[in-house]
Amino acid sequence: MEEAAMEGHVIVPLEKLSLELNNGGIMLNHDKDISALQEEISALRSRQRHLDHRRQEALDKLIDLKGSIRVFCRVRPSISTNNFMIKSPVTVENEKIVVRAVGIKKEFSVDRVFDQESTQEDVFQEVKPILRSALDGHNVCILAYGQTGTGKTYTMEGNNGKLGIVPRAIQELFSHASQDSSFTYSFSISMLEVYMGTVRDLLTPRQPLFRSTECNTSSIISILATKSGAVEVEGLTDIAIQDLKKANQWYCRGRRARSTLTRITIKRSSGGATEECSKLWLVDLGGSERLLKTGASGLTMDEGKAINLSLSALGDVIAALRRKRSHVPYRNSKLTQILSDSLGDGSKVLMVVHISPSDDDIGETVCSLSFAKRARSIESSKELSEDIKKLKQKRIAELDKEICDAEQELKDLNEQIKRAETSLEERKKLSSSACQALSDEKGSPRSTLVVVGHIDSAESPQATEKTKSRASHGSVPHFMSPTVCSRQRHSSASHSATKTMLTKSVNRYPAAELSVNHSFSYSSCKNAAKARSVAFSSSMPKMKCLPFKSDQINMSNNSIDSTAASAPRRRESFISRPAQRAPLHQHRRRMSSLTYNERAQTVHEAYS
Ligand SMILES: Nc1ncnc2c1ncn2[C@@H]1O[C@H](COP(=O)(O)OP(=O)(O)OP(=O)(O)O)[C@@H](O)[C@H]1O
Repeated sequence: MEEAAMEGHVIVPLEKLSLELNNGGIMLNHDKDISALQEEISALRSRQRHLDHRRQEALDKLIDLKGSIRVFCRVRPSISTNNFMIKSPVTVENEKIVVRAVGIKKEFSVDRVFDQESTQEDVFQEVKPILRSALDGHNVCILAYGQTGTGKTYTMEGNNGKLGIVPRAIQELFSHASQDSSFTYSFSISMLEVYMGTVRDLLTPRQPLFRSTECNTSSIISILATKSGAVEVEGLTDIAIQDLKKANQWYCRGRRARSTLTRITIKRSSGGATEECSKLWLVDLGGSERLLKTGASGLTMDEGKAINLSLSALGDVIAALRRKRSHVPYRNSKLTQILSDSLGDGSKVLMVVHISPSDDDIGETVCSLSFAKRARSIESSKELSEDIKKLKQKRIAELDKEICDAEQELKDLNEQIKRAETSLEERKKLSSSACQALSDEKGSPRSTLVVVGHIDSAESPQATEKTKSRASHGSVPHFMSPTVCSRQRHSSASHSATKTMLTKSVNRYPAAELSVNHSFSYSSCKNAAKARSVAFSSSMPKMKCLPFKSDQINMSNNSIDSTAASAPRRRESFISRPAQRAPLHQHRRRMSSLTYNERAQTVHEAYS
């Protein structure tokens, strides 16, 4: 090998590549690996689709069992410093809210209660499954309801680094999209406010901050219902959000209004399948307090009336949906019109009713809890027996586990797919860089790729005799002697320069590997392959080369006999005489047009 290197050749030991006869040529094993990897990826993807379908079914069952309209209640911590010793009239007992006033005790049931100690994370954990539903293609609506100052904005937006539902939801969407390799997701954001019966676009450029009846005409938009029942808010700015940072920037920009409706449109597609589109509405409703109590007048009074009107329309719609009424009064307010395709059939609704623990707010607290009771009146009026409740809980736990297991398995599958895809990419790059290098070689008269096979002495008697005698005489065969050309070049080039050049040459074949104990001999001189050398060409769709030796070709399975690798071998370098060399293209054409037997015979003759 050293000798060959001194001669201007680089012998690259290529240990792992196996060659196979294929369509009259030899296929590098990379091609074989590529198709095996592609098959593996497609099998993993199919398993992923199947599993994701099962997970979705389990999630739908779970949400149906829990109720597609769910009502939670969150109690704000006491913020008064004076009455910390005074017992709050609001307590949480057995997942029920109990309100006590002089001589009165009222109990309210909801789907989940968050007491004063509950954290933003506790709330978000309950919200997560419904977000998954939005990613699966369902329209989802999460609403924060309650008296002013009870924590609606805190729950939805958060403050002081304690992120609320909206920023966490956005984060969750992007995180899921980056992990789920079976679908491609895209998100866009719109934000609006329903103010005094008109819809205002909160993301219009240079939208002024106003709270008067004057309205920027560009922000007055209309609501249209499409034939399919989908709702379009005509002219509403919809911004594509590519990443979490951009999403948060737009959200921060739009959340200037007191009651904000944030819409995130989710589009997902897989392969050639049609794109699915769903909406996630995150709504911070206006304060629900009674106007008489606030003593409002003038514009504030009008604003309050408008808010109350839309909240009562929302209550009517939710109650009608809960009772499965044939008529749902969506048209009674702009708010319910906008949300109509995200409150009804196939949608998931979550309402978080906020209450104050303060004695002063007891009247408003009872009103808010009555609203919650009305929204879930079907279930609260139909008390389930203990046995049924237990069965329901058991089924919910089973479905939870099923979803959890499927998600874990999907995560593992995703990892496997990513690994396989990385390998595939590497193999493809390898193949194309080898092809490119070979193509360069073909185009350059000064550099010809010569692949030298190891001649197995046991398999080639003639060759054995020749090599034995050469070895015993310590001389090289005539065709291995340097030509005049190469001698001139070598005398003029320094050894270090040659080394640099060779290093570069090797780098151009970063992972070229040959098995069956073959090696590449890369020659930079004009001399090229002799007939018995194996020439590669990248101009063919698959890398093809001529066979090595007739007796190395296993005629029964059309592959090079790789068992020869275990036999003792010697390595030879060849520099062919230009006069004896057939041009590569002629050589290839002639050989590839022969049958295997003829090819084998030709090679055999070349050696003899
Ligand atoms: N669960 C909570 N934990 C800690 N602080 C809270 C919580 N809920 C509300 N607060 C605090 O109470 C105050 C009022 O909350 P917030 O502004 O969210 O009420 P709101 O219902 O949105 O009022 P408005 O109707 O005026 O928008 C804020 O200072 C907020 O940080």
